[in-house]
Amino acid sequence: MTTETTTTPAAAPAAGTPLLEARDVVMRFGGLTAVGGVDLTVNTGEIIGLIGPNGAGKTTFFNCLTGLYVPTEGQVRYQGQLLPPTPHKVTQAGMARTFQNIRLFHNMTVLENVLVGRHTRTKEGIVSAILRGPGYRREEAESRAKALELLEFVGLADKRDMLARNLPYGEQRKLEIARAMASEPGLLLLDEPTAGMNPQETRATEELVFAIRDRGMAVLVIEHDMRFIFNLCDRVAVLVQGKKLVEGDAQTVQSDERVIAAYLGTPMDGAEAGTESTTSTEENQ
Ligand SMILES: Nc1ncnc2c1ncn2[C@@H]1O[C@H](COP(=O)(O)OP(=O)(O)OP(=O)(O)O)[C@@H](O)[C@H]1O
Repeated sequence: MTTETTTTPAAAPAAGTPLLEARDVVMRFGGLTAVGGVDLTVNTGEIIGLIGPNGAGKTTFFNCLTGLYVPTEGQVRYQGQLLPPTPHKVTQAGMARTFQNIRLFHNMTVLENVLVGRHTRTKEGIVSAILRGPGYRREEAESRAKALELLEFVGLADKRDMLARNLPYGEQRKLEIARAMASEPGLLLLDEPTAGMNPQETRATEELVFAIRDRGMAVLVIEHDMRFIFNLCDRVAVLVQGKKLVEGDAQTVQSDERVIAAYLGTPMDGAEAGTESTTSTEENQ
């Protein structure tokens, strides 16, 4: 029995067509303009970076894209449709995200965490679940197979029965990515995926993001690790004080005088730029 409706993901659009279109997005908190009229397009097959100093408005912009905040002004479209107003509906529409501060269910197993990520893709309702009808059991088996495949993909299959809280930090970040991928998004938004990782884990995450793109998902990523961003991204947008300062390929952004002055310092003079902490615990994440 089906007791709730789910949004069927739209057929995958052709490569290079607009997936996410944010136009003139403004987010004000009282007198503070955290995001001041930002445009951004992400096309299918792209990996796009969003960088900028602490407090530039990156996470707030992400929150506007993913239904956590309703922008004060502006429009966000996904595959041409206006963004639904809640995170759950945004996920159903085809965008999934991870958080700067890891948000796992710490007392659930690794596998259960990924299964939770499947809920926007399952149709069987609560009555079917209680009765454990054939539709429910079939869907449960499919979800389990999908979750296991994703754990294999991110390299956590052998830890499927561990409690999430017992995973090392870097693996918790991978698990968050697997959980977000479980909703089969067309666009994955990653908020500081390498925060707290050692250089080896960071390089592995770079490979993981390329592999995610190869599976047909576009990626929008916030990160302070410039080496990671410039190795990975097709285009990079730089936010400073809520405004987009520059957008372009790695070469363009790295050599832009304004970006160097506002954020980078000497180009590529270290792994991280313009940040005091990559593991900030601000309330809005
Ligand atoms: N819920 C909120 N209420 C009031 N002010 C907020 C809220 N969320 C964010 N801000 C403010 O908006 C500005 C942008 O913050 P935001 O966290 O989006 O920046 P960021 O670029 O993601 O920074 P970081 O790199 O440190 O994560 C900051 O001045 C912040 O204090």
